[in-house]
Amino acid sequence: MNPFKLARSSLASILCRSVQRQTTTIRHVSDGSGAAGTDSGPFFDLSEDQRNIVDLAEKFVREEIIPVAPKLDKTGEYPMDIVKKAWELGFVTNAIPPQYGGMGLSLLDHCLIEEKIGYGCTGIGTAISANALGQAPVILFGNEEQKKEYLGRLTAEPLICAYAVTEPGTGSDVAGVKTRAERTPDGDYILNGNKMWITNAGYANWFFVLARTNPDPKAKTSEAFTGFIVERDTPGVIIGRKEWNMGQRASDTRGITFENALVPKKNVLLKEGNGFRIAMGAFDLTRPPVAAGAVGLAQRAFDEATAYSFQRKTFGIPIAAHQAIQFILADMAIGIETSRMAYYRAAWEFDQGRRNTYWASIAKCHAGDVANKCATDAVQVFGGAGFNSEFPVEKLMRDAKIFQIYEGTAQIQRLVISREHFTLAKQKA
Ligand SMILES: CCCCCCCC(=O)SCCNC(=O)CCNC(=O)[C@H](O)C(C)(C)COP(=O)(O)OP(=O)(O)OC[C@H]1O[C@@H](n2cnc3c(N)ncnc32)[C@H](O)[C@@H]1OP(=O)(O)O
Repeated sequence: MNPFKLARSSLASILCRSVQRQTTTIRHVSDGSGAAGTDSGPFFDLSEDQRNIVDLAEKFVREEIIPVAPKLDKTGEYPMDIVKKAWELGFVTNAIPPQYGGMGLSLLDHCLIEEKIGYGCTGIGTAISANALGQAPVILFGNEEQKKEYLGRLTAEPLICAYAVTEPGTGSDVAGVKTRAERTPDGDYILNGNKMWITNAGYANWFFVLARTNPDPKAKTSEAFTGFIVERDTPGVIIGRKEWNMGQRASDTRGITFENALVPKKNVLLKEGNGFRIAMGAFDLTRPPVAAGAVGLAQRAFDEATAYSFQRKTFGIPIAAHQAIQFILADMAIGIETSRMAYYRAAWEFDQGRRNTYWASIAKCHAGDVANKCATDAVQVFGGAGFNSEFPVEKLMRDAKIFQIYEGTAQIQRLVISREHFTLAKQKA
């Protein structure tokens, strides 16, 4: 039997026990089963189920990702076999509710897996995890029929989906999206326009697409756009070439052109005009796992730098004995521990059913910055060897950069945080 099929059933049994426990009692500090306390306030132990999930992810990363990551970084080959194995384990369908065949994990559980995958390789990680971004609009805003069809498809077999919002001239300013959707007399829509930097575009079976449906430039942003599910094989959907990026090269980034692509009205999410809210709302579910992936990369940089500091000698002693190196490592530790706490909080807020926009941006912003600092510092600890591609940290530095760009730049996160802060401050005043 395929060992990953076995593993998947073991993940399912982990979840089964978890669901049983959660239906009988809210996780309490006293029984040692919760990731975050209830009556007694915060605590930071993982439950037994969560430790099992983490062990499973760690094993997968150690056996399947770490050995091939340097090669895929060089070739840019899409890791379809690994994505399929991740799917077998349930790692690609974490967030999909069980009634549509998914794992139905809490967001915190999902993040714990993402951190481990990020430790192995964030390029392969993005190929796996960008699925969660494509799925999020349907999970959060899809109707029953859409969920059954499009989430069900992803759980029935290892198919990929993608989130197509960004355009050649529109990255941070989503309200600037130019792709337009015009309604036909039958109520269906004709899509025209160009998307750019779409992760997994070359392999997706379907896309979440944001398009402008109200041509009036004065229309309110919250009413001017519509979210669609677009099938890959729709005539007029043209997928561009794979882009060769600085890092995360095993992931797949492409442009998409829509030329009179007909989208049936049943594939409108919520209703016409709700697209901006859907596109933004998805990030509440996906920025915490992106933060977790960044923490995984930072932890890897830390571990590589620590190991090297024991081995490498200068002035007759291991460099770990020099305070200059100790302080670099201490700063890395501070960043990693605080960004891990930040994604725990962001995910936990979501799992409590509360709006977590503020926390998700804090986590994503901090973890992205920390990943970059840690990767750069790891190169510094390695010195000349760190600058060389035969050693592991040069790749980490290239892979880290996109964490300050995708799913909202570091500046956009600060914008979101300050806006959320002012909204709350005004409510309190
Ligand atoms: C593993 C990882 C794989 C990752 C793959 C990579 C994929 C990607 O990178 S995806 C693309 C990432 N892009 C981004 O993150 C875009 C960043 N930009 C943004 O988030 C927005 O454009 C942002 C925040 C700047 C919006 O600013 P702005 O244009 O000023 O809009 P804003 O005024 O805030 O909101 C417009 C309306 O939407 C509403 N709105 C905004 N956010 C939300 C929300 N979260 N929920 C509901 N409504 C919302 C507002 O209330 C407002 O309503 P109204 O029009 O009635 O006043």
